[in-house]
Amino acid sequence: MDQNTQYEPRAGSGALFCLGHPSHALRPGEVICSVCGALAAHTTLGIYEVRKLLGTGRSGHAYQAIHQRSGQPVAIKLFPAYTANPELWEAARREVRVTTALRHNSILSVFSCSTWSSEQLDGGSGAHFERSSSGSTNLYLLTLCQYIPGALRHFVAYLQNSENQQAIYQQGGSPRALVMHVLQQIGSALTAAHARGLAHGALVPGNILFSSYERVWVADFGLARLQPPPAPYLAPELYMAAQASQQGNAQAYWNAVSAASDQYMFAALCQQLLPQTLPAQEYEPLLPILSRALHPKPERRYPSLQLLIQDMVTLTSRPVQMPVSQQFKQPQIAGTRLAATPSGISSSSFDRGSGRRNSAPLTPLPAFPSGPLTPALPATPITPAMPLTPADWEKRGDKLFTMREYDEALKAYHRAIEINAGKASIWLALGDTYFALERYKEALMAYEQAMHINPNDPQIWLNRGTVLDALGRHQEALDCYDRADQLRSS
Ligand SMILES: Nc1ncnc2c1ncn2[C@@H]1O[C@H](COP(=O)(O)OP(=O)(O)OP(=O)(O)O)[C@@H](O)[C@H]1O
Repeated sequence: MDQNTQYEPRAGSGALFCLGHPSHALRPGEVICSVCGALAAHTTLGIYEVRKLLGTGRSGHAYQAIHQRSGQPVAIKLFPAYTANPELWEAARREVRVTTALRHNSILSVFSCSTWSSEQLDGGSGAHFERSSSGSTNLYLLTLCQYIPGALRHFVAYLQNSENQQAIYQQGGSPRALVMHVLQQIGSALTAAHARGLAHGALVPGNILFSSYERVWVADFGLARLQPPPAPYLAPELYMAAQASQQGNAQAYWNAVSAASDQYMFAALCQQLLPQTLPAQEYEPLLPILSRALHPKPERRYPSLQLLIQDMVTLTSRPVQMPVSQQFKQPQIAGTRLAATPSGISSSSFDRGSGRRNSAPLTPLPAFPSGPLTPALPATPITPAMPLTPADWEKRGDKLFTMREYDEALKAYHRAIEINAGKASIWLALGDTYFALERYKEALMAYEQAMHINPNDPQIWLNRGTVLDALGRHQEALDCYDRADQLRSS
């Protein structure tokens, strides 16, 4: 049984439970637990139903939720108001948009980033959620992104297993090549962001996610810098800003992070990862490279992360001669059971010492594939064998949207509209997809079409407001939010 199910209320039991660990009963009507701050099980946010707590980070909780129509899982994060100020949240939203627009293979983009208040829960229909009236004490920054099942600890556990190591060799690879492949993806994501003048700000293990052992994602661009990370990831030049942030000046840390501090955090991550996954003969030659990147003075580090990675790649491409008997002495980690399957491995140093609570049980990764590279998500065929109804096309579009296949989602929604142009929800979904693609003018047209069909849906007004904001038409956006508020209260 999934460990987490014991914390969920039984369907139809009528009792309200929070998703915190250990779970406990909530008072009637309570959406956010007043004791531990976790959401109530089965809370619905827009079209998503919250299913379980994934973990608790530096500034909030992460949950798995299900898109109610397509059944696709997504990850939802809630940052409570005390974690940042509204100006920083606005800056985070802008940065989320810029990193999403990079469309980098290893940057986990955020579908939606908005403010939300638990007082205004009434289940809207779209993907942008509700804005709360300013000054609410129950205000949260809510983000929604693709659910990625694997964590860094799963990757470590996988490589620590001797049967898996043998399988990798049999497939013509090597654990060293796999580790470097993963590090290169992380480095490439950071380099792409740095080229746009954006720093990540907290490259901690919780922000490294895996959709297969070869496919890695860096999460929380634009959000990670809202709070400083713990040691050993915090670069020395950030100490004072981190202190200021802890005393309530979150802006200080936001402003202080840089490409050089990301380089430090990346090297700190390598320093943790390499000894756990490779034998000493393979990782020790990399230590001088890492010490340069970990230099207390940023100007003494590599000029860029790209150069650091290049040096690592050059060094690791040299063959290392080892007798077979010496290969992969597994580090002994107290309490760790090395199992044949990754889901059986329960801890590594990535679970400890970071000052964070990772309370959710491990999520098993899909079986290691037999081929070389596994795509993040299977492509969904867009042309079905049987003619589809508009509802089928809409559902297909929803599924593709959740999988970030926005171009394919557009095609599906357009097919739905060709058959039935009179349904507001399809136009709304089309607008959301154009919005995700940053095609704001087309998004606006789609929302206006939806509004023409159903002028009294507050969600449509909210989403129209969001796109007007993105187009710089802020006054019109405010009018839309006001109208949405009026419709809600009427
Ligand atoms: N998109 C996601 N898909 C699946 N699991 C996720 C996703 N995002 C986060 N998680 C899981 O939820 C946990 C908590 O995430 P959260 O972002 O709140 O904190 P963190 O990344 O661990 O730490 P930090 O607050 O320092 O970023 C993560 O450790 C990770 O295991």
